[in-house]
Amino acid sequence: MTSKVLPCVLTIAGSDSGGGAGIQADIKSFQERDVFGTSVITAVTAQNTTGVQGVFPLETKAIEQQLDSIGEDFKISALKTGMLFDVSTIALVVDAIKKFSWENLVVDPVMVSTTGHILLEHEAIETIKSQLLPLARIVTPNIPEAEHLTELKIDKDTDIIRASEKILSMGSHSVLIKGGHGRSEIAEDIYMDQTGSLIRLRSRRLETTNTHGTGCTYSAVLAAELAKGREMEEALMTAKRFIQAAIEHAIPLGHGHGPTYHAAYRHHGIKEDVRCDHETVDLFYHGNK
Ligand SMILES: Nc1ncnc2c1ncn2[C@@H]1O[C@H](COP(=O)(O)OP(=O)(O)O)[C@@H](O)[C@H]1O
Ligand SMILES: Cc1ncc(COP(=O)(O)O)c(N)n1
Repeated sequence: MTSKVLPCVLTIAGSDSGGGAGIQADIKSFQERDVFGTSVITAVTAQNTTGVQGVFPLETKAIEQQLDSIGEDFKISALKTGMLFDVSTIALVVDAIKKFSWENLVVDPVMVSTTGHILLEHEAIETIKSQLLPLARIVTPNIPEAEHLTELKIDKDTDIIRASEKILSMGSHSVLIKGGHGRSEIAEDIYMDQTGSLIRLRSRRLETTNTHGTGCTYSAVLAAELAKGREMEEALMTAKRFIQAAIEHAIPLGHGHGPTYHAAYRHHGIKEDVRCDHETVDLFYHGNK
């Protein structure tokens, strides 16, 4: 029997009892992408497809010990953060990332659930900006999250570019602003990095309400691909294809916003491929250029 060495990936996020988002979505996605998933749970949510019925943050000691248990034993090749809930949790996570020299950090700045429940206390937004983003290889806000991070109103394409530049100025190596919340026929995600390289990832917008956990799933696949040593562009394309298939083949479960189907890409692939267009932007701020 040959033994296979899988890269280890860590998710630091909240538990979703409904299984569509949070830790549960991340572990399913890691498994689908053939990496070994580990987890640090920051909070337990009582949640289903209709909403979040309760949020129970874990005590500091419980989070700190989970971080140490992972850091002292595993070689983590990439990690992602999701629901961090408050300032003290972010501080613990930042300390652990530095202490264990974890690289390939994907920050999904989860703030509010699709169903409108607060998953990050307001004052913690500043801590994410000042403490966590400087450590990130990529940060993946949706449009409302990008607005909170930048305090800019995002309506048009040029607003997305401005917001991306502002987020890059906070120290993240790159940013992907996701277009799931738009209304156009194309679901377009825009990637930008410190060199001014811009990539538009485009897929057909699918008519559905089963989008619970899309952002969690997307960032988990990104982390998995980076753990395997894939270049950023390839990792982004895989994540976009994976989420397109997962939404397209979502299984209607529950009475509200249903979850996506994490095994869909493996079983079905995707019908139409994702488009990927490149541009270069002259960054108006002079970050790490
Ligand atoms: N209806 C949809 N059709 C196709 N792609 C979608 C749809 N909704 C979301 N996506 C894609 O899912 C990913 C997650 O985006 P988004 O829903 O904006 O994140 P979040 O879950 O953080 O709000 C992005 O790649 C986005 O383009
Ligand atoms: C524990 C947890 N983490 C993240 C989300 C965001 O997912 P969504 O935006 O699809 O509600 C969530 N609802 N619950």
